[in-house]
Amino acid sequence: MSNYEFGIVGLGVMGRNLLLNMADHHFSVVGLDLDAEKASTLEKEASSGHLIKGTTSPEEFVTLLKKPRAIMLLVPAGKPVDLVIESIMPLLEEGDIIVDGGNSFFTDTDRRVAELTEKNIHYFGMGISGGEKGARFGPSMMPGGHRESYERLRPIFEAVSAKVNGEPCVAYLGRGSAGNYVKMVHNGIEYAIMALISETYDLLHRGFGFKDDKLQEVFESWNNSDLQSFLMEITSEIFKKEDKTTGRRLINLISDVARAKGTGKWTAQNAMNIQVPVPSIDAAVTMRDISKYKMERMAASKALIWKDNTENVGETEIVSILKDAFYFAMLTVYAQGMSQLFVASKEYDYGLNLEEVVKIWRGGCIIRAACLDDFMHAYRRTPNSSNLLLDKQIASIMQKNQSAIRSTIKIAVDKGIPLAVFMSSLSYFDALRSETLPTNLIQAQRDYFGAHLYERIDMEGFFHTNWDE
Ligand SMILES: NC(=O)C1=CN([C@@H]2O[C@H](COP(=O)(O)OP(=O)(O)OC[C@H]3O[C@@H](n4cnc5c(N)ncnc54)[C@H](OP(=O)(O)O)[C@@H]3O)[C@@H](O)[C@H]2O)C=CC1
Ligand SMILES: O=C(CO)[C@H](O)[C@H](O)COP(=O)(O)O
Repeated sequence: MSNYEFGIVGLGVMGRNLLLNMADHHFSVVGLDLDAEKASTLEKEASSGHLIKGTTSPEEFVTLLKKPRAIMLLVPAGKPVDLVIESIMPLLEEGDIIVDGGNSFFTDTDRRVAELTEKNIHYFGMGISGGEKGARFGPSMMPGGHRESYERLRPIFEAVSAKVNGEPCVAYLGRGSAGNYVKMVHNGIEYAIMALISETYDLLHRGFGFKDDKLQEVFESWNNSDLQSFLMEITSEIFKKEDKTTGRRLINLISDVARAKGTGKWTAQNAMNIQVPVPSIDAAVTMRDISKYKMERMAASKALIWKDNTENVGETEIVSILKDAFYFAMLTVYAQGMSQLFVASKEYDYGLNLEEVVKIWRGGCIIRAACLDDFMHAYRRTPNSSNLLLDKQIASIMQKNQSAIRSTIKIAVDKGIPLAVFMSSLSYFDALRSETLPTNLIQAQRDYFGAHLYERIDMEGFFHTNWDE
């Protein structure tokens, strides 16, 4: 039978769950993986009556699919994507569609689009967020590229995506590699918010002696407020979890050396390439990197000493100001990511609709949060906004919470607890609201040592001065 509607290559965390999700929605689906066990368990996992098949044979996989074929790749980004394409290409026919659902680097997608378009294969990138549960029960999906191909597959994606107020968390985002680019920035925001939560944990735990139950309560109560978000919700769950072997809270048994697959670093690197400041994301990547220097940190913790000299700050007071500081910092993180998308859309001609981006992030994805509704309304008020912090309503929240972040940072400095992402967020805010910055001095220095010229505020043109004359 060759009438399966959709095929996925890669039956790992994402591929297996997305296929099961599609089967639940009565699509006939087939999965390909080199691992025979993954291919065979797929059929056992599906509910009875669903048309779902797993195979290790690329030939069988391709033969089973209805023409023109629709194939999604959910294999690790990089070389594996090229290897899969190479292996199935000889079996495909003109008009078939390949969707890369993984976290591919956006320029790789541009290259693959160019190579496959020549062979009349439609290729597009679609970022998917929501992890294992999202893929299984409703992710947020960020497609870009070949519009007609997306439209053909739209009913499947809309059916399996998360829904907010009945609306699917998937929408065509823009040309070329727009889908992968938006997912990359989504992950940069994810890194920074995770870092903000871990810095909060550090200040409360190391700085104020909060134990697991108390931390759990704080995160849970914040999740029941305007700080509601998926990351806050899972953090509160994490503090409850007991280790089965020792009976201790698992969080205290986990190594502090953080791993990363690289999407946060790509976001920061590309932001620098297109000259968009995203200091909170930069700091989040840096703090994961510093966590790797365990030996140096162990040595320095003994050699480089600071004695806590905090004035009396009570538990209720710190939780209250930290909550407002968190809200402030979280908004600057989203604002930075969205301003990167604003510039990237022009730079790469994506034609992004930023209201649509925040709208499909409201459900299913890792960075879903109550504040995305506010952003959606902000873009509705000003569709071409270059920075969310300029929106009147967002600005009023920033205004209300700025003294809290200043106080929080002072306390952390006095305690010697690193709040790199909070600090970067505040510096971003302070730089943004500075009509003049000290960069006139940098211009003078560049001209002094390298005759790089400078511009003046009172005359047109470029100037050079012999500074040591
Ligand atoms: N996990 C997550 O939360 C999320 C992941 N992503 C992205 O989705 C993509 C997939 O991630 P994930 O599912 O977690 O990864 P996994 O490693 O869990 O799964 C990848 C699967 O692809 C298989 N595979 C690799 N090469 C081939 C090949 N040539 N032919 C057939 N199958 C192959 C692997 O098989 P084997 O193990 O036998 O090599 C494995 O089963 C990645 O780009 C990831 O960054 C996106 C959002 C969330
Ligand atoms: O895309 C994701 C979620 O949106 C993945 O979980 C991502 O791979 C996590 O990134 P890292 O391993 O670098 O922390």
